[in-house]
Amino acid sequence: VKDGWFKEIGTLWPGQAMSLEVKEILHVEKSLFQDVLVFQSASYGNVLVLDGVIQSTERDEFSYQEMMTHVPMNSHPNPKKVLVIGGGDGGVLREVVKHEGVEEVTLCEIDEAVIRVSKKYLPGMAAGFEHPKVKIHVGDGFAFLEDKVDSFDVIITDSSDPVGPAASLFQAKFFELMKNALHPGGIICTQCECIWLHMPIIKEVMGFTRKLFPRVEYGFVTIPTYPCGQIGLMICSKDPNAVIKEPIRQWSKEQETKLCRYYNSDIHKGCFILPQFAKAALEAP
Ligand SMILES: NCCCN[C@H]1CC[C@H](N)CC1
Repeated sequence: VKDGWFKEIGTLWPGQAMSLEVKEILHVEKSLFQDVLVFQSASYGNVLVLDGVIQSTERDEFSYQEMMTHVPMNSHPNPKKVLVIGGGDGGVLREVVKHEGVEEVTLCEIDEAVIRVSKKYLPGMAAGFEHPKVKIHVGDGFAFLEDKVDSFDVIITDSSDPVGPAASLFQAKFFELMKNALHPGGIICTQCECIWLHMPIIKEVMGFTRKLFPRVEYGFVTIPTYPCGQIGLMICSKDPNAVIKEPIRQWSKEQETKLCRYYNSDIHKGCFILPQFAKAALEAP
């Protein structure tokens, strides 16, 4: 932080840096896995930063957390057992438990510091931890999945970027583990980077997921504080007849308004409509 501004300089977005004005630095820590910073920003509420990369801000986190959750959940006929890999700020958990039919959601986060810091400084997201249906496991998602077979209806990998602790979560092996851990008809949703910055990563993930799953779709959400204001979701289903591009379950209009500020059944469909350059790049074999 310099002259009262935080600048998000990163190797995955060369030559650009999102900046946020800092009102007060709330927490600085070197955890077992990464540098943890929380500051109160001038215009985006409290901000969680890991290894210099913005993870969540109070003002706009809802867009990403809602889409990462409700696009896969409303693409599954009856999700009961849900797993979240990463997601230590609690935002995805908060969204998962909005689905009445869910019986149990397990969160596997590698760094306990993220959970601890979220509870203290991001209460709006950490609210997700309090729910009776929630089970917390602190550990590496890779190791957690090694012995899980036919266990979950939906797996959401709410990860940071493929640099640092989350690098292994972008490899084919991890997607094989998620596939084995799914029940028949199961669906996964992973954070899959930005069409303006990371087409090579997206293409690579698309390449091996298409070999592993009969149905694969890439959608995106707009979120001001992520690089280029846009982040992607890779949605894969073991069901060859899965629709994905339209919700097969949806709340009533009034429920939608009550439960969500970004997601609705129209934006569920809209998120898969890609600009020409991305469509062409992802359709090319
Ligand atoms: N719940 C926190 C989500 C973290 N998602 C990522 C954070 C870093 C960004 N460059 C990409 C999304």
